[in-house]
Amino acid sequence: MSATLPRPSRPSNGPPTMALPALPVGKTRKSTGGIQTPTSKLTPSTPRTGLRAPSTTLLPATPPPTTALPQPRSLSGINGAGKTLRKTVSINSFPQPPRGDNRVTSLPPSPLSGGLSHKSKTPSAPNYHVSSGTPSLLNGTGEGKAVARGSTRNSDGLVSVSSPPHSRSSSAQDSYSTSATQYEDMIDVAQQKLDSSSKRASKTDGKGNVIVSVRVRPDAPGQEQGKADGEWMVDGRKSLIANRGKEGGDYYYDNVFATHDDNSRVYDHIAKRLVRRVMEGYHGTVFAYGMTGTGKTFSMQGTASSPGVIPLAITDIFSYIRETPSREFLLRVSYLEIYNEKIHDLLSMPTGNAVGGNMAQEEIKLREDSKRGVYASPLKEEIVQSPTQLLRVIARGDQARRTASTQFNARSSRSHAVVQIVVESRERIPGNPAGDNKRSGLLPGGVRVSTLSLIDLAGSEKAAETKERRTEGSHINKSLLTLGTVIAKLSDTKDKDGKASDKDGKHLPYRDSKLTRLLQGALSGNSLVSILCTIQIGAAASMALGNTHTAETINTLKFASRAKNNIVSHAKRAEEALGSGGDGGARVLLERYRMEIVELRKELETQAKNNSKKDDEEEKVRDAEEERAREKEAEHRHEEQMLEMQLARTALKERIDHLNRLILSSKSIGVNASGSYSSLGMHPRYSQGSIRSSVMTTNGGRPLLERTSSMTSTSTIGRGSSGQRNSSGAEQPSADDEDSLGEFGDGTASLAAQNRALQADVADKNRYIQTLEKRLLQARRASHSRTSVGLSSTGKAIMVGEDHSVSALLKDKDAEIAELRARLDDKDRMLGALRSAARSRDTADRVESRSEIRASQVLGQPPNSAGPTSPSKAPLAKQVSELRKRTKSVDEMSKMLDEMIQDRVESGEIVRGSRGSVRVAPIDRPAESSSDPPIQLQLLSKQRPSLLNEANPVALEA
Ligand SMILES: Nc1ncnc2c1ncn2[C@@H]1O[C@H](COP(=O)(O)OP(=O)(O)OP(=O)(O)O)[C@@H](O)[C@H]1O
Repeated sequence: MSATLPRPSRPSNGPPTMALPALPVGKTRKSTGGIQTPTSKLTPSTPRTGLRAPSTTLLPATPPPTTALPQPRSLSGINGAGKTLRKTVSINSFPQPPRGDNRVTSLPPSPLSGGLSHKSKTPSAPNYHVSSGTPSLLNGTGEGKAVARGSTRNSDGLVSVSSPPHSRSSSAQDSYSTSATQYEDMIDVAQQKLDSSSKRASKTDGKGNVIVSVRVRPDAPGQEQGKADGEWMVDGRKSLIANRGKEGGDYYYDNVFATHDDNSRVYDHIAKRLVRRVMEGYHGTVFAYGMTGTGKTFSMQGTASSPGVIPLAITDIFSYIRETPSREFLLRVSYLEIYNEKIHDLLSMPTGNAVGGNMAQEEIKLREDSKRGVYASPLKEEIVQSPTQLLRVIARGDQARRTASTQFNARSSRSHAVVQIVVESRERIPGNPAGDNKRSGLLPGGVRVSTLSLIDLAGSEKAAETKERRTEGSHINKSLLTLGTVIAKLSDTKDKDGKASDKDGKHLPYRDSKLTRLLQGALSGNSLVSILCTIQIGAAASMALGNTHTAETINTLKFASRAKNNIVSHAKRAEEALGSGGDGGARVLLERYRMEIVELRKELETQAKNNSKKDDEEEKVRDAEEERAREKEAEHRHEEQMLEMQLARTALKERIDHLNRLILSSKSIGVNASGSYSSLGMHPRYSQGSIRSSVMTTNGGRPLLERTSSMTSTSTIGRGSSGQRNSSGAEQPSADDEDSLGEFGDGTASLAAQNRALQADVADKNRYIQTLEKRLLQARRASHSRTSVGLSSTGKAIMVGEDHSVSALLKDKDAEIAELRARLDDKDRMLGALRSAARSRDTADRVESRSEIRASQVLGQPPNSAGPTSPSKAPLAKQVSELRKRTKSVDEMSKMLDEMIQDRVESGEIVRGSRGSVRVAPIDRPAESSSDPPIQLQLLSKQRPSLLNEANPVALEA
């Protein structure tokens, strides 16, 4: 079984961590239905003496008090056609466990406690006795408590007695002292009282643990009554059923329930004590046996208004748990059926299976274990925590059980059904339910496991109509026959192996059917047993099958008698299993769950601790990540801003440079205020300066020549070399030295420097154009995702997206690029002009030197030698040639530049002032053209005289 135990899923079906939940406030069973208790029909006037021995009923002169079988009361669940409308019991309508009500119920005198020994007064008729005066666990006499009795007689001449004070109250405090020892002591005491010499007495030892009862089913309303009058006599008070027919006789049992006795009464007498014993640690078995349609299922399951043994047992189980706080319990339930000699698990089958339906299920086999006895495996067991849950599980199994219509029962059970409730319990220390270690909270006693088996057998049927019914019937009949045989052969004898054997020492045929094999433990004395045999002796049944039916009924009665006489139970309280060893092993779930709970709790605590730590760490990591992301974003933004600023600065510087170049160009060509060419323009220094795009500034009254222009602008884009050049000024002699060489040397070097400068400038421009183009591309891409792009320059911002559209920006940039290209063209032209000027000068120089050589040859002196004979002749000739050469070169350049300026003036790029000065046309850059250039021009015009004076005295002389 252990292998089949389902490990309950933790969240839903976990084991109870403490005592099982309290039941809802109990209602008394009275309130649950309109069924009248038998006491309502009591007829105290009927004298006790009116009860006759079965034989006397045959006397015609004396009308028996029970002249006819009691008329059936209006029974819920039976419709006009006599067909049942029930079998599916609504769990909600089951009664709640009552609380300590001393309800008066009719109770027949216990044949055991009362020491009844009925004897037939008719010698001819056989008498069947329930032959035990032994105190027992099930009749109360073995427990030192007498069942209070009333003496009220009911309408059937039966005696109603008040139920025992503990009836239905299930008070733990009122419970009997039922340790096995005490029980056995009691038996011993009782035994001493009995005739110990009697052989029979020894056999009856333990018979009190077996209760056999017979219940008579009423006819359905509307069925013809009365024909059976006189054939049968039922005396509930005497627990007697008498048949006056040929094979008749008197049958005495522990209980005989007449037609009007309801399920509640039946339960009270056949199962209530047994259920209690099971809760105390005994194994218990209740089964219903009888012909088809006689009320087995009705008695075991009941109806919504009249719950049967199973639901009432469940109610009492939970009442007991609630009232026993000193112990903790775990309940698990299984439900199987034996159909055509095969075992099916009703809890793992799809519901609503009709007979013969296709159901693929693992074959369930019966196994045997020295501790557990015979058990089915694999079988699903469900742990239940409330009566409702337990009833639901059983209702589910009922749905899956095979039923079919038979001649006597519209919904006949075609299988033997076994509900098994396993009760695990353990004592606990109050106030320390959880504890720290695995065994804390427990007393050393360990876990006690007991089993309650509630069995509804299939009904025997002789005349089946269909083949299927006949097959079923043959299996049913065979198993019932085996059961009868086993019971008939039961004795207290054991074979040499200690196994139960018949009187002749032969093995009992338990293995001949699944049913007997499953019941082996109960039948061989390990369990308390209660057998309910159902019969129908009314007119309807008798009329329908006549003698056959009577014979069947008599068979049932004989079976009941044999069971009572032969089954001997020495049931003892189950041993307590410790931990995972012994009988418990893996089967004792209570212990396993307890340990698991403790372990899980620890795990949970550790996890909770770890989780809080982890949470903290995760939060820190998250914070750090967020911080990093923020920083990255800020950095990115900063970079973008820097780039924009650089671009803006570049643009601005470029603009300044452009303007400066224009100004210097005008200076270099020597345009004076009156519009005529100034002699300044003749000085190579200024012509060079203009080409180099320099700005003249004063520093402490001393004129400085600084290179700023486009080289500076490129430095902002990150060119180190440009930056060096930019910061050079007077401090970087190399560039300036080179320049000064050109300015103050022979002019050739200066042109080369200019050339280089121009080339560098051109390179700068190209780079700048590339940068702008890149920027343009970026702007185009960004225009899709960004709503605005801001380009700021000093004092001026160009906004795209907000103030202007992107296209405006693009246009602007395009214009700027075009302008830059135009400038480049200018520069190229200038470069060309300068080169040609340099070439011309070189040519002139060569011609000059040749004429000089010739002149010196004519004079008889080496060229450039200052001989004493002609001290002033050579320098003079040189000066003259130089002057001529330079004048020519400057003239050419001036002319050329003048042409260029004229071009610009004509194209409208620059305007000529009234006094001959030039400035940038104010159309495109009004702000700039109105500020910077005039200032610079003014500066230049101021400097002109001094420059003129100190720079070129030769020119002045000339
Ligand atoms: N004591 C009773 N009072 C009222 N109705 C009863 C009683 N016993 C049985 N019946 C009715 O008789 C019909 C047959 O009963 P039930 O199904 O319990 O018989 P059964 O013995 O289980 O038959 P089977 O063996 O075929 O399953 C049902 O309609 C049931 O309601």
